[in-house]
Amino acid sequence: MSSDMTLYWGSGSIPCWRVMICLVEKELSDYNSKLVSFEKKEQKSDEIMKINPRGQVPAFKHGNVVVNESMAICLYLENTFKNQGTQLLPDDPSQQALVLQRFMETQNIMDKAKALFFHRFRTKQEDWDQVYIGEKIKALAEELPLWENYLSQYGEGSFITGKDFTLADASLVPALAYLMRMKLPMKERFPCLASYYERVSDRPSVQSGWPPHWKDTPGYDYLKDV
Ligand SMILES: N[C@@H](CCC(=O)N[C@@H](CS)C(=O)NCC(=O)O)C(=O)O
Repeated sequence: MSSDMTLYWGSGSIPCWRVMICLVEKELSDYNSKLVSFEKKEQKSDEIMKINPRGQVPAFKHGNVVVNESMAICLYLENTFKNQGTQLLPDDPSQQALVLQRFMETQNIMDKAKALFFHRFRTKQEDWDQVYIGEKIKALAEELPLWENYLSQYGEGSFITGKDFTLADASLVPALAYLMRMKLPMKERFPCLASYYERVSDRPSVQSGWPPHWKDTPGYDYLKDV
């Protein structure tokens, strides 16, 4: 039962999206969904500050249980509803270690992409620091081949840790969507990632969390040279 769950989320937030994917995968789709406006700074409202004193989303409540860090929420959902919906964390210790490793490792993609995005987005174009931008593009250009290589070990139709969709995929797909929104030439540069992305992004859980404002806005060409 998920009617006693509330998720505060923001459009375009990758941490929120990974939680939304897990909620749907765990058959908990009828949670109370509260979309907050970053423009209006609603994440700093009393209602959210009471739950998450950082004034950030995701902010998540299940009955009296509060968990806010997105990866902690995903793990909480999997542990609490282990036998419901998609099993997102395998029982086998070595496979579990791999899933946890890849799940946490997706943060590397986001840290590098966000550094670039926020510098360009928040700075006037005439003040862009081209050295900094060059370093961040290089960092991403070095990060993504690792993921291309992880995927290339498995056959067509696989997920990031093998034959099953797991926590690692719930975190990787939104990160790739973020790169695509910044016009990464994924198909040309990373063919395994591109075919994975095309397939997995059609999954209903992924579609359910697609940032509403992305559907009618074009994105940014910040990664076209990676
Ligand atoms: N480590 C946190 C990051 C949360 C986070 O950075 N949330 C952003 C949206 S992606 C936010 O609420 N930003 C608004 C703010 O900081 O005021 C998680 O994974 O849940």
